[in-house]
This record gives sequence, structure tokens and C-alpha cells, in this order.
Amino acid sequence: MAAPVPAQVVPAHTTLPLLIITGVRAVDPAQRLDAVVDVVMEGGSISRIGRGAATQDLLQSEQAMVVRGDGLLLLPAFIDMHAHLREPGQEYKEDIASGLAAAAAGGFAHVCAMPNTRPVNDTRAVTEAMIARARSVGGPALHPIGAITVGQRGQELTEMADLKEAGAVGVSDDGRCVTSSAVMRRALEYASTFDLAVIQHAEDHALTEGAQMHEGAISTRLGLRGWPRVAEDIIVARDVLLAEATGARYHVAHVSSLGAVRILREAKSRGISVTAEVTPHHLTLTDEAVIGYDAVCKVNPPLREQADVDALREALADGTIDVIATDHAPHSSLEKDCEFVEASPGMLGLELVVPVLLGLVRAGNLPLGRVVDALTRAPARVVGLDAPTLAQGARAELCLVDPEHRYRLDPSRLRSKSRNTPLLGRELCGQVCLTMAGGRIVFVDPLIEAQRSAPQAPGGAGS
Ligand SMILES: NC(=O)N[C@@H](CC(=O)O)C(=O)O
Ligand SMILES: [Zn+2]
Repeated sequence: MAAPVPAQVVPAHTTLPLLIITGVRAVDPAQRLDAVVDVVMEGGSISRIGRGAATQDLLQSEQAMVVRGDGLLLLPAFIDMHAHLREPGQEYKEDIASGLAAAAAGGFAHVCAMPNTRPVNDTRAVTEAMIARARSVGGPALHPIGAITVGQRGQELTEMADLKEAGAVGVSDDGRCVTSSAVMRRALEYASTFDLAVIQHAEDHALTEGAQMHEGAISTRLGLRGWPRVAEDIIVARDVLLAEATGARYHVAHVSSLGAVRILREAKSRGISVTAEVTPHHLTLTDEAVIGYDAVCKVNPPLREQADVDALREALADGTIDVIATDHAPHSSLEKDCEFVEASPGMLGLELVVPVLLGLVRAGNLPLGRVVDALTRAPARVVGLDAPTLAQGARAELCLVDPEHRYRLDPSRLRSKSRNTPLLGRELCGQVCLTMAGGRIVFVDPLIEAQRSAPQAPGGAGS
């Protein structure tokens, strides 16, 4: 049955008329799905999913491209609600094209771009320019996040109505904290009239002046100025009170401390409208990584202690932390191959999410379904996007992953323009083989393509 329908014409990149993935383990928390199925995509949408969905007729169709899914995982494509793509203004670190290429290679169909660009994205013009640039590039969709305050200077609110109309999906002064309680209160009130999430970079700057890393035994030993946990906790506590007082939606970026987790848990139990995100690096690394003064491990907020890592994992597992976001923060060798105290904070994230998080799943720290939810439905709710899903009829936005593929991370593999990750040269396990966004293929791993594109049925290799 089910003869192939004529392919719809979809602009840019590739939409295969008939793409079939057979016998793949599909995990989609939106449908409570975790089963081995066939998935049939026609004209960029999922037309059939289930056991035996790939009928002989379909498999033998002239147009069919068949991928054997045995041993692979099929997931809804991810949304990153926190990435720094550096365009406009710092294209030597990253630009929208390289950032979106990195996102596609990482399994993402949607990327939210933080506004700490040059100029700051605090106007309709910058928001529109970023979206236009991303459309011309193709690939994953870009959703700008506008600034909360003009120039991210923490004083005067931006024209949020304009930003929203231009396509911004949230507001943040990320990189800087909105430290004034009065400004934060007005920001929450104003943003809530447009249903924009206010995303806080929680750092009491008065407590972090000159800070290089987490404040603790290791910072003392290394003689580096520390950023104490309480600098994060104070802001989260204050903002929770402001969210309660205003009834507005509040989101904490890159939570790193066990104190912030405790405050968030209590706030949620009292029904306050707060959400939070954690990065893969804060889920896996501690301040011990800084011991060799390697600037690649300098990041804001800083890598903390094992007790914080444990609290973050637990919070993500129980839903106190909603979202996994990369905080992809590319920097060139100019900002990183220098004295630790001179280096800029930040590390890459987009291309490393799958191996890092599968490591946690494999070690029994987090269930796979929760990880997928935190990369899809949870961020979709915060920024108001439709979450990718593997449901029948849905536009194909998915990623195919080889969870057992082992490799050493070679810098030449990275699509990002920058190289600032402590994982370079490390052995990783887990590789994205294929990403689809907006119904189109936006990434195919060349190695895996060669291994897997052999047609299964006569006349099967459509192109
Ligand atoms: N995370 C970082 O260490 N750096 C970010 C800013 C930020 O997210 O605070 C950057 O833009 O480089
Ligand atoms: Zn930040």
C-alpha cells in the first residue's frame, strides 16, 4: 500500500521525496515513545512511523532512499535556547553560517542566539538582520533573543514590542546580569505583556569582580580570584521574589550552584513561574579541570564542585531544572591561548551535546527520555516554539544518532570557527549521523553516509 506521493518542493538544502529509516530505536517523550520502528518521510514530513511502516512497496519505490537504523537512535531534533553566534561583530570567532553548521552537526533544528553581539541586539534592525542572514544560509532555524536593556547596560529597557514583532523569542542581557532590582522588576512586568521570557545571567557583579573561577579550595591553591556560589544564589533568590511579585515568567540561564538549585526547587513548589537551564559542561566538569591553568576551562558561571554537579544532575532528573542549553561560546585563539587571567570565558557546546549527554545516560545518571525532553519540549515551552516531534504528520525535524560510534575529537571535525573545548583530543562516544530541520536534511556525517547509504532494495538509492 501507500504509494509514494509526489515530492513537495522545499527550498534550499535537500528534501528527499522518500526517505525511509528502518528498524531504528525511536525515542520521543512527547508521544511516550521508546520502541524500534520504521520511519517513512515523504516530502519532508513523517508520513508513517511504527513497526512495519516501511512496506515492501515503499522500500522498492524508485525514489526511496533507505537508511538502515539498526543500532541507531532516532530523536526529535534539538532546540538550543542559549548560543552565542557572534554575528554581527565578531565573525572571526563564529558567524551565523558556521554557528548554524555546528548546530546542524550537533543535532539541532532550532538555535536561539544571545544578544551580546557587536552591536548588541537591542533593536528590531539587528533582530531582523540576523533572521534574514540565517534564512539565506539555510539549515537550522535561528531565533534571536533580544537584550533586556539598551546596550546591555542594565539601565533603560529595550523596545520589547519591536523585538518581539521582529522575531525575538525572549530577552536577556546574557554575559551581564541585570543587577538593579528596579530595572529587573520593570523588565519582568514589561516582558510579560508580550509573553517574552526574561532570561537572567545570575551574577552579582559586586561579588565577582576580577573572578577567574569558582571560589573554593582550588582557587585558593591556584591563587586565582574566585566567583563564590552566593553571587549566583543572591540574584536567583531576588529574581524569584520579583517573579512572584509580578507574576511574570522568569528563566535562569546556565545554573551552576547547588544553592540556586535549592532556591528554584522551593520556588517551583510554591507555584512561581520560574524555569531554568543547565549546560552540558556544568553537568560533567568541576573546578579541578582548571588546575593546569588551561584557559579553555574558563567559563561563566565557573565550573564548580562535585556537590554542585550532583545537585544539577538531580535537579535535571526531577524537573527542577527544565532545560539543557549549550551556552555555546566560541572564542578564537587570541582570547584563549593566553594567560588564564587575560582569557575570555566560554566554551563550545553545539557539536558536543550528544556524546557528552549520552555519557551521562550510559553511566546511569539520567534517563534518555528526560535528556531528550530537556533538549526539545522544555526549551520550546520557554521560548514559545513548536517542539520537534516524531509524530505521524509532523514536519521532519529529527536527528539520527550512532550511540556506539567511538572517535577521538579532532579539531578538523568541528564546524565551528573556534576550537575552545576541553574535549579536543579526547575519546568520545556517540555521533550524530543525520539531522533534519524544517523537513530538510541539514547535516549528514560523511563517514556514516558512506557506510550506510547502500541501497537496501533494488532501485533504492534515490538522490
Ligand atoms: N558563558 C561564557 O563564559 N561566556 C559567554 C557569555 C555568557 O553566557 O555569560 C560569552 O558570550 O562568551
Ligand atoms: Zn551568561
